[in-house]
Amino acid sequence: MVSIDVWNASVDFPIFDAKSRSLKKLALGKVGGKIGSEGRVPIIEALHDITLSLKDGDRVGLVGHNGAGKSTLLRLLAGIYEPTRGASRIVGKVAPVFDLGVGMDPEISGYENIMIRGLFLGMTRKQMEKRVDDIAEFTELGDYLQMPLRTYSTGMRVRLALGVVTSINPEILLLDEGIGAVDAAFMAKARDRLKDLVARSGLLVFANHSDEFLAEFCDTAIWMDEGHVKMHSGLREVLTAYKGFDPFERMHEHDPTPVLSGNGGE
Ligand SMILES: Nc1ncnc2c1ncn2[C@@H]1O[C@H](COP(=O)(O)OP(=O)(O)OP(=O)(O)O)[C@@H](O)[C@H]1O
Repeated sequence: MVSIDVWNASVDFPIFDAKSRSLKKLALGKVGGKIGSEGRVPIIEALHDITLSLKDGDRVGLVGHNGAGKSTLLRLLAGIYEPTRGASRIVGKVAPVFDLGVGMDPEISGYENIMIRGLFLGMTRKQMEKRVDDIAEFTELGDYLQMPLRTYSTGMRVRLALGVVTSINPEILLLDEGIGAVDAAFMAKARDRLKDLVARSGLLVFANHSDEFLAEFCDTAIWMDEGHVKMHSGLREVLTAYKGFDPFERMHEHDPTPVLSGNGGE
């Protein structure tokens, strides 16, 4: 059984190359975690006193303004960051999908990159060998798969990366926004694969600014605000409180706007 528990966890980033004296103005800014400058080294408090208990079957959306702590929380849940204070326990294999380009090598072929990226996401070589034809077909990259990745356009790279990501069997799937720009027809195809991926994942946490996307994949949500969990409840309740209106009322039930790019929203 997979689960993630976090108890009173905080994550601080000490900034060794910033000047404390010039920080007063920044502290009044609207985005980002609190900047403390009491000591000699300024500290950004990205997460503050987080307590969470997530279990198998949870489908959690993560919302909040820029700098609210969503990506930092995902990294804490992935075990990439240790809490500066407090504790965390992760049971299960984590597939962190934060940046589609991570684990890709520009000098090797598309085929080789499929293998490498799959291994990075926790699959075995045997499992990837079984999937490689299906991924190749999905990407529609044809002979380009024999070419080094550096010859690909941005959209072609995204196709490859999405093909691999949506082929894995994750116990814990952590998705950050910014899945990227692909053309409309491919987007629809990727959406179906993403749906299947989420359905076979044990536990999902998904940071995204698109209500339609969140509604499609999540049933609960966490609202992050200045490094705190401001609300953790049903998706509709959280989105309504966060936005100040009920976005579900405006949503077309049968024709959700496909938004795969994470840069919209705010
Ligand atoms: N590596 C780092 N070093 C220093 N500060 C960081 C680092 N990563 C994040 N922060 C700070 O932590 C706070 C939370 O950032 P985080 O990236 O988690 O926010 P976010 O909610 O994901 O934002 P966005 O929606 O803009 O992606 C911000 O104040 C940011 O400046």
